[in-house]
Amino acid sequence: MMDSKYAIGNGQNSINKYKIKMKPLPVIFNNSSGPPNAKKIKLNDENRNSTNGHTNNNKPKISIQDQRRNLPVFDKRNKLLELVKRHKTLIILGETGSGKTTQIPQYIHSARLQENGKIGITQPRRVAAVSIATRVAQEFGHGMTVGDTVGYSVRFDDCTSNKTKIKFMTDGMLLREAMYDRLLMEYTVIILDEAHERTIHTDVLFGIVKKAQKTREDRNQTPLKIIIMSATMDVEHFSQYFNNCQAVYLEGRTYPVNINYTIKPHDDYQTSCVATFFKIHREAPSNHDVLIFLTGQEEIEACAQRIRLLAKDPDVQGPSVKCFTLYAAQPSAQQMSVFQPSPPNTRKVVISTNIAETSITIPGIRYVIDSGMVKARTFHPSTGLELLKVQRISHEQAWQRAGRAGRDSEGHCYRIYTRSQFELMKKSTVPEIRRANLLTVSLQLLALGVHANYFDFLDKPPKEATVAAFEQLQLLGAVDDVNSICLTPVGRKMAKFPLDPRFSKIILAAEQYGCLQEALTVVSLLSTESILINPVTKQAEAQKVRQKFCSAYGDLITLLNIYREFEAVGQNNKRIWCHEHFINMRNILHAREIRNQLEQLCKKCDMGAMSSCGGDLDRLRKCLIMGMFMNVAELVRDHQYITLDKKQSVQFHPSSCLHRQQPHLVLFAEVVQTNKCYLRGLTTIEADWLREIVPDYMKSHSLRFNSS
Ligand SMILES: Nc1ncnc2c1ncn2[C@@H]1O[C@H](COP(=O)(O)OP(=O)(O)OP(=O)(O)O)[C@@H](O)[C@H]1O
Repeated sequence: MMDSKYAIGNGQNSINKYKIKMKPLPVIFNNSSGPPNAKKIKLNDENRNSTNGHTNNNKPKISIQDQRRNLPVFDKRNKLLELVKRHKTLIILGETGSGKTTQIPQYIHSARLQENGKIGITQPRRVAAVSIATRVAQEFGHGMTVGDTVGYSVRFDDCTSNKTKIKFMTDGMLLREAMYDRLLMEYTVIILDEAHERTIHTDVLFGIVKKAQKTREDRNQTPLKIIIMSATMDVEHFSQYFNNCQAVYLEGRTYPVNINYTIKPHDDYQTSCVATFFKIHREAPSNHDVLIFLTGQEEIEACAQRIRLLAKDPDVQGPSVKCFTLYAAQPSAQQMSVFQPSPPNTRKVVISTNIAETSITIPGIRYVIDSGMVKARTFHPSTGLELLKVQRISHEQAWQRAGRAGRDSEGHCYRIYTRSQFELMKKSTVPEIRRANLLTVSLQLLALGVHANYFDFLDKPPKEATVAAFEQLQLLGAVDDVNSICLTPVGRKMAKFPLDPRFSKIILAAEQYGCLQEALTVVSLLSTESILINPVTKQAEAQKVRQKFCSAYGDLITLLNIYREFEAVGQNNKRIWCHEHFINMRNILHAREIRNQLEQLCKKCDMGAMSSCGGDLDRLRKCLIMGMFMNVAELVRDHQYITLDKKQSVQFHPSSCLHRQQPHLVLFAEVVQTNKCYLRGLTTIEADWLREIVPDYMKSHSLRFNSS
């Protein structure tokens, strides 16, 4: 039945010499071998000799059901189902693209192993949950649409019905569900997919589902099956945590991916990505699409603009180019547009952050260009700052990125780094729980009745990060003291909002300050990607036309002014108004959607009337202090500020509308680190307000200059 020994899989990729010559920036690549194989227990094919799930790379278009049958997991379906039946917890490893995510939930469903419950499958990201649910609904056939048997649930968007049996969701959503039902009784099978990503939510979910399974067993309630899946994970570590549970390796590869490294290091990885794209563009057939991994919105938009411009150059050979961007804070509809097939004789290029790194299949992608970089958020308890920093990816991430090619045919991955640079990268990414601010998760755990110090984590978070989180929760009034295992009534309300607790506190405080409408607007705008468009070539024009919205009170009030004006413009004129004012219409509409949902939550929390402060913006600025008083910076000398909380030296970000001014005190929404620490999302405040609103905090955090 099952091989008991550990086997080395066959993940090597074919080796062909491939060189890129490109002027003026030549990026030259070397070929290399594929990923190292983790220790895995092998599950053999039932009735096929091929090690590749596919038989023909140049096949004509085949039906969706044939595509399913050709996947490597297909042959192992019966053995797999037997294992799922036999074990209450199972770890499943299988190569990227082998069919774990799309097929296994369907196998379980058709064998009715979920009985009267649901199958819940978590994904670290919204785009994956939505796109996979759409694909699986399509695979079900019979005109099934998402929301019937197959549905999804992501923050601010629930597409399920009482018919839904297979529910894809973000890990954050399952965690929110656990707050209402700790035993997750709705589900009989929970699949935690992409376990190697180790997002903070997945790490917490490991503990939640383990506890729910045990409690249900102790109480003789309907059992809960847990399945952990990934292509690249530390099986032993996970197995030990889940009481030495069974692990299985689904042998069988998808299409090969040729890996190419640069011969020399390339510091300007953005330019190298563009150069590599045009090299591919010149030579590859037009239906071979390209996926480029970069680090963040600005970089991605700049790269997209360069590609769009260069593609129009009459000297550039190749088909026409359709360029898509993909990053976390885009509205769902915009994200989903990358899944559309490109028109004939057009090459699709998708430029994405690491949100396209795991789980998803973008049809048509044959080439991946991997910059080797990622923007990661790291919290430093000693400085109290959470910094976004561009850094090198890990081996696991590099293999996942390569795995986005070779999903519907053979693929190629161009790594914009050398083989030796690759060797120096970390094997795996540090779990988010070990580097993140634990404020939100500590609040969520308390809502589940557990103190973060006593939670059964797969890897414990650093002690100082938990201490910092509880100090902040106490300052926000969510707990009475740092050892509390229960929330105050305010804390319980804060936990109901799917937001950073500081933002939830602002919304709750808005009732008292009579500015709920404005607080909801500001928090919604902070919860989506920037609504401002600043094209490289038209920056001055954009700033000039938006000048009328600029407020001496800072960026958040400026955003509020823009939103108010947007709402005042007639429905038919909104698009043109956005265009004229360099406002991203999709993002502002997304903010409006979030705002509506938050308004519903306020009603559920019996928060009373939707008060407005009108022109009295002091009320709103005071209200912002209620949630953000730990984010105060004070002017020390010429344009130099220090944070009040941990005395860090900081400056205003050049994009801030206050960056030429020097108010005494500001609240900031975010810190970005490049060569210096920059503050973004500023609001001016008065010293007296701080003393009046947070007197206890101000006793231990005195201002250098006491003027107001
Ligand atoms: N949206 C889609 N359009 C076309 N084909 C798809 C789509 N989604 C999945 N597929 C096909 O199904 C295969 C299996 O995808 P699936 O996501 O189940 O693999 P996986 O093993 O979970 O991969 P990973 O470890 O990368 O998440 C893909 O390789 C691709 O051939």
